[in-house]
Amino acid sequence: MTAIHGADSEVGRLRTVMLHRPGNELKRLTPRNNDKLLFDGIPWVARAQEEHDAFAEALRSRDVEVLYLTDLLTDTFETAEARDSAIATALADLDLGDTMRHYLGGFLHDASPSELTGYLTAGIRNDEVRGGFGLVTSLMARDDFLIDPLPNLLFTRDSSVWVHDRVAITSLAMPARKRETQLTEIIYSLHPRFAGTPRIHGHHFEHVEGGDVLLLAPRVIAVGVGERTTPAGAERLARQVFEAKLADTVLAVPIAQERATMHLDTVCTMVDVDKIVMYPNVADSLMAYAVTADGATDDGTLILAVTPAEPFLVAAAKAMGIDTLHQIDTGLDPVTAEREQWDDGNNTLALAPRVAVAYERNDETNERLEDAGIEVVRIAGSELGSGRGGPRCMSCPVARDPLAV
Ligand SMILES: NC(=[NH2+])NCCC[C@H](N)C(=O)O
Repeated sequence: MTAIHGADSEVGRLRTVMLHRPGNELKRLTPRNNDKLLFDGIPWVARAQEEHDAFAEALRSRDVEVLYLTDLLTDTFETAEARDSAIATALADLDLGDTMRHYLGGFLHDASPSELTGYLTAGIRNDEVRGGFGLVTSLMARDDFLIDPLPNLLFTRDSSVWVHDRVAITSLAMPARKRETQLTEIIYSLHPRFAGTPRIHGHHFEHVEGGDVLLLAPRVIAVGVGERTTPAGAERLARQVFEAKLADTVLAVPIAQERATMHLDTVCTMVDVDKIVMYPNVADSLMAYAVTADGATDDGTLILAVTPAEPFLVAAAKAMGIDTLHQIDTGLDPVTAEREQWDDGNNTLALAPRVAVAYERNDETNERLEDAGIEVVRIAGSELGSGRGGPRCMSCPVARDPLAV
């Protein structure tokens, strides 16, 4: 059976989503490594799992099929090809040295599919394999990781993103997250469910993270350019979506290179075909460069036309062919807005037009959404939020009903 996958908007009825239930990788966080691993605190893991289970249940109760990244990975590890490839990429790190690489290779090859998934997500610490394995293990600190843990795997929106019927394996900018796409690459290449799925982008390309990619309308894509997605990444994505005829306009949207606005979806997300929840403190200054395809050179390279920057909401409405893209503000005043933006008040996951999942803590933003006619499905996120990501970051929509008719 071939499943139909893909998404042409952020709001079409959600059918299938990929999540990652937080696991042992979160138990690797300590006060000494949490900054480097991009967490703002040390989450209480059991509670984070409960919150995540409730999130998944809220989705299932609305007939959304929930796929777990680790289940898909474990399925693919039933084949030797997938195991060999995952082990080889995980061990390519030059810090390991041949002796340790050889030892770990044997150890991982002996592991069962689910154990292998565990090692590749939670990582392996030096002191977990100590004892006679050579110079590297003797000289490295006990708490150094031979294979890094991936606590940000939770944010499945960043490591892959669907654009129409194609999946993009992204190219993650932060060292702590690079290995995540080794896993999404394996799933989309080798899991039977995804066999033959056409692809764009890839982890060897310029940096693009899924949290920066906003499918504003079936033929209009906004791409945040800031701490994660680079200008060259946005250009690469534009070329690919034009070549594959997936969009007519790509809006490149510069965002401040700061932690609070690491991705475009920390500032705004779509909640209806013409409504966007947006951080008001940046709304007026957010600009967009509209990129379109303008013929090709003799050797077939697309020529990209770029308009001068315009206010984002104006450029977006124009590209979407609507009069106004209505803005719903985060918070009631600038201070609440700043607090609720930080707590991912803008980071909603639409289940259908005018139905969105949001963190319950952001009272004022949620009220404003409801005043604007949006049904808010509230979830708890006290622990999940410590990684600075909300419902949208924690979900990769794999299938949505198309908006285009
Ligand atoms: N799409 C998003 N906003 N993702 C949030 C990712 C949070 C993660 N801790 C990071 O810093 O990368």
